[in-house]
Amino acid sequence: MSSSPIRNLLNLLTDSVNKLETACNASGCPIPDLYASFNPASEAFRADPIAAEAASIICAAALQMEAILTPPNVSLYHIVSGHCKSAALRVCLESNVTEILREAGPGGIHVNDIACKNKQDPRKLGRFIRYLATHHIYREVEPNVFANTRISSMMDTLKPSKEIIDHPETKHENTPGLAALASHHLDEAFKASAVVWETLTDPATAYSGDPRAAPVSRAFGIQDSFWDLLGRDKPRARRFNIGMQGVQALEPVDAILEAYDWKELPGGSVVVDVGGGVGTASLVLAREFPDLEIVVQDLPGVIDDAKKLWATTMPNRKVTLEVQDFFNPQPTKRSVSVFLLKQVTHDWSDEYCVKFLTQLRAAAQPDTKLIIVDSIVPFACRDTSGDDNRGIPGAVPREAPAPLLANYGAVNEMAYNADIAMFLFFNSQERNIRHIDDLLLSAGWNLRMVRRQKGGSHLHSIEATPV
Ligand SMILES: C[S@@+](CC[C@H](N)C(=O)[O-])C[C@H]1O[C@@H](n2cnc3c(N)ncnc32)[C@H](O)[C@@H]1O
Repeated sequence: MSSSPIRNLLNLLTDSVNKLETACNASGCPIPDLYASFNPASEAFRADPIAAEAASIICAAALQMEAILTPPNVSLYHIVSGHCKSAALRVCLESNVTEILREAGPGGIHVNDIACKNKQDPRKLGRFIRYLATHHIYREVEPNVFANTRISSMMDTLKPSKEIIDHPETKHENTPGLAALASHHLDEAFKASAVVWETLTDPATAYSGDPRAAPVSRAFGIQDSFWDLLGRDKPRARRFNIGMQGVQALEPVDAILEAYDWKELPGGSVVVDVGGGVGTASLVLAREFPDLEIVVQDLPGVIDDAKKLWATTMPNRKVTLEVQDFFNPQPTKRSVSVFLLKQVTHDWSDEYCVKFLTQLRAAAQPDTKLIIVDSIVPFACRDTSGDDNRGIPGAVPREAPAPLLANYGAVNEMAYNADIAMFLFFNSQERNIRHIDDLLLSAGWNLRMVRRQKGGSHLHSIEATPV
């Protein structure tokens, strides 16, 4: 008798559980407890690549088994009802349920008492919390008594519930930032999602790459872009910035060091950090490579902030902090070794990316390198020739073993979430490797190499040279 698909998945599960337990026993790192609050130690096991891979395979296999065995109408409605889950989570996040549950401890607290604190109707609030408990976000310890899980604890601002209930306007100040990020997505992204189809079918926006044609502009009834909206709406801008800092904090600070073989550059080589913000990545390079000549370019207000930051962080380091719109020609008479574009291309649709990549190409010498640091969205199928068999190092990502989806399925969902979010906010996107290859070529750059970040970072480095 040939083994069934679920038996194959079970074998993968068994094999990977064995590997994970062995790795955790050896490292002394515990396997996470769903009912304990998140803390960095509960994720430490993932630092071991064998344990991290085993965990990914277990999740992918369990999800695939669920897809096979759940009645298909129920599976379909897991997705159809995405808005219900987002709405439920928004209710709980904005009414500070997680902080109230943290104060109650693992034994939980009755919904009437939660509602008393956050001034909600307990008959409504309990239904939202239970819905989320059905997805392990919270836990119903006994009827109508709820506690946190390691998932809900990610929304914890770590502040006293009374303080944030009384002062919602400062809830996210001085917090890790993930609650701010989720609050921003459950508000602006959620509303923009509701008009995606209308955006795709309106002739005025259907084929546009203009940031002002993004769904968020339609949802908020504005004629300009999301950046303009944030310029007028200070509370939303503040929440957005805190959320973005939270995302940055999840990335290893020194990841930029892995993005290129910086030490191969001779002293005095010029590295231009294009759209470099305040120079977060350049600060790391400046510290590690004192002989590199660093130029950070951005728009005027950002460069003002960069000057303050560099004056306090690295007062003695020579650096050029330069106002430069990347859609304009680069200053002439500068021989650039590396143009760095970190998390810039994903902000723009192809037609805009081609414009600034072409400007950089025009300013490049034959040996100039272009380094793009961004997400690379994997295909959901196997793709052994992602580089058209040109043998480009790193072009083909590591794929999950069959019969799993090559991209490890929903356990790897964040890149796809980010891709859709980029569309909702900026009419832009995260790209797959073939798309990046084509985009580079259309602006006069040849893809040479992909450096894939280790340790679960979603940011990879793409090296290109002039055609
Ligand atoms: C997502 S941030 C990335 C910042 C930085 N590279 C990093 O990784 O921290 C994108 C940056 O592009 C800058 N930017 C947007 N439009 C620009 C333009 N036309 N010229 C130069 N910089 C621009 C923004 O001000 C912002 O700092």
